[in-house]
Amino acid sequence: MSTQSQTALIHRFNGIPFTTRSSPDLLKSLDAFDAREDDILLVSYPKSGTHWLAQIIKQIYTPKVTLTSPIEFGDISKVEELNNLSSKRIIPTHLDYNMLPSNFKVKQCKAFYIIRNPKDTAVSMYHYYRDNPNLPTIDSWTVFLQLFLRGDVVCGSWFDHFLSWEEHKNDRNILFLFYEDMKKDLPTVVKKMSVFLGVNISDSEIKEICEKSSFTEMKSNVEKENSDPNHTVCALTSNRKLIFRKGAVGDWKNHFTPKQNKMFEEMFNKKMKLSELLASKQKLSKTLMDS
Ligand SMILES: Nc1ncnc2c1ncn2[C@@H]1O[C@H](COP(=O)(O)OS(=O)(=O)O)[C@@H](OP(=O)(O)O)[C@H]1O
Repeated sequence: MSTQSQTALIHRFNGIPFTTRSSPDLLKSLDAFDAREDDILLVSYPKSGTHWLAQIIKQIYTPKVTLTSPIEFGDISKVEELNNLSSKRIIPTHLDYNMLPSNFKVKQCKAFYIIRNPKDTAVSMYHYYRDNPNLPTIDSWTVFLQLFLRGDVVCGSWFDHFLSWEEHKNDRNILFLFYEDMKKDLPTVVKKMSVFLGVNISDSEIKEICEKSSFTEMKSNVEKENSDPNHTVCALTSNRKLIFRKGAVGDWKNHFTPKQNKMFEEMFNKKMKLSELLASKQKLSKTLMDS
């Protein structure tokens, strides 16, 4: 990554790298954000399946909801813009738990946290960096992986992000979802989501939601959505075409060398030792080993 491009496109807030799409003034003001009790948060580390989840949530609700761009993207006027929305708000965010505006915590807003095998997340993010002019230039996969493991990428360390949210895994208002489970059995995950949201949906509605949320369907709709001015995006670029790359489980195997895999797993095991919530750790380890 060249120092010059990194300086131009990235700034740090609380030690975490953000793109210039997140203004320091906005990030500074976030903690005072006026959350509403019926806000729904869609939380993820980048490249974990945020758009997929958003597509499903929008369909679960039949009354009007507004999917906003991430709460941390924009300038200070973003707060006002969100305050002025009269409809129910679905708010995506890549913020870690510590940076989440405290009013969401006080009001115990419902939140989904989607997690994906971090090796696949790293590969997805690498391609996103490589093809996205709004992000610093990356010289190679090897260089990117080092940055990823150091947490020197947008939104910081995958491990810190995950661990900050994992502590709250058993909170009543937070539902953890695995990308890999969605790939394996989407109808069951959609059902679980609807129960969590308190929305009744029939089996045929679930089937329709799954069809409309398939990777192929979402990828082919991307052109149409790009031209819709009311369609807000939750990505680090407004070019949605870059989002729908492969949508696969296990693509990491096409990128990691055995040495890189060993290094990654050592780091994973070391960091996860810090976590006390074993159930989630075991599930994640299984995801890592199986996919
Ligand atoms: N419907 C569906 N099914 C399966 N996979 C899907 C789907 N929609 C998006 N994706 C994949 O999710 C990856 C993008 O993650 P995010 O949406 O979190 O990206 S972002 O951080 O908001 O930019 C990105 O992963 P990769 O393909 O591995 O790069 C997308 O392809």
